Amino acid sequence: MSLIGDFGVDPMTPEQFDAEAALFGPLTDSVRTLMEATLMSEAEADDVARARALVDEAAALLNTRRGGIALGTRWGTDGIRRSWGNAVMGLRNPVAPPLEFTHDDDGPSWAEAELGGLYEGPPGLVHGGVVALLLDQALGSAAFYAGSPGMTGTLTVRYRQGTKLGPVRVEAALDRVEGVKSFVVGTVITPDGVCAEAEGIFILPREVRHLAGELAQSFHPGEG
Ligand SMILES: CCCCCCCC(=O)SCCNC(=O)CCNC(=O)[C@H](O)C(C)(C)COP(=O)(O)OP(=O)(O)OC[C@H]1O[C@@H](n2cnc3c(N)ncnc32)[C@H](O)[C@@H]1OP(=O)(O)O
Repeated sequence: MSLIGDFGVDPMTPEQFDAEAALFGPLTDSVRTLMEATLMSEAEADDVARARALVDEAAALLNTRRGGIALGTRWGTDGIRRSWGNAVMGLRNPVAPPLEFTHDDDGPSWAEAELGGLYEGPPGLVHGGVVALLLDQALGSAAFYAGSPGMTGTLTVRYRQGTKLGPVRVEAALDRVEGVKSFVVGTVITPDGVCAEAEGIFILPREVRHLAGELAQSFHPGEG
């Protein structure tokens, strides 16, 4: 698996990205609302059946023209890459909460999100795998922002207390770099305090190590 992906695809201009974001961003938000409604609806059976037919019609409409199985990484003529399919922050991925990271110049980054019932594990709590998912992205992003991009080699999560559904903050920062390995730490915090802590080792795969500098410059905050 390549960290870069999609070589051979023509880079898109910022204007093309803006147009796509304007078209599909609101659709993604609407689908997210639909997913929440699907989970929580107590509508009458007839209304549920009608909603299903409408959803099927919408899916058929969108599928009249479509790509393969995933969006992949899209490069811009500005040298910035966008991963709009990313499961945590992707602009076109309704599964993403989404998390939008802000970061300091030297890497520490943070994001806040409201996690509703779509992310439930134990009753009223965020699924542990989702907590790990958010931390994986946060730590990986912090490594990128710090100029040491890599893939997750190892992620260790300590769950200190249940993470209640609701407002969640994720923070991460680069601890140190040893050769090609970036050691990153992070936390998930709610109004109850720190719920989970993580340590991760992020490694730039050997086949793209020669592109380290280019990759470190290519990350677009908030877009994966
Ligand atoms: C912007 C995006 C942010 C990212 C957030 C999301 C992150 C993700 O989801 S990434 C997807 C999940 N991760 C993966 O799929 C990774 C799969 N694994 C791999 O691709 C490879 O095994 C990879 C890249 C981790 C290492 O392979 P490779 O580049 O061949 O490493 P290699 O040259 O053998 O080893 C380099 C060093 O790393 C160490 N190392 C290798 N694998 C691991 C590991 N899994 N954990 C810890 N250390 C490791 C080696 O011991 C070696 O250490 P040293 O330099 O001290 O001798």
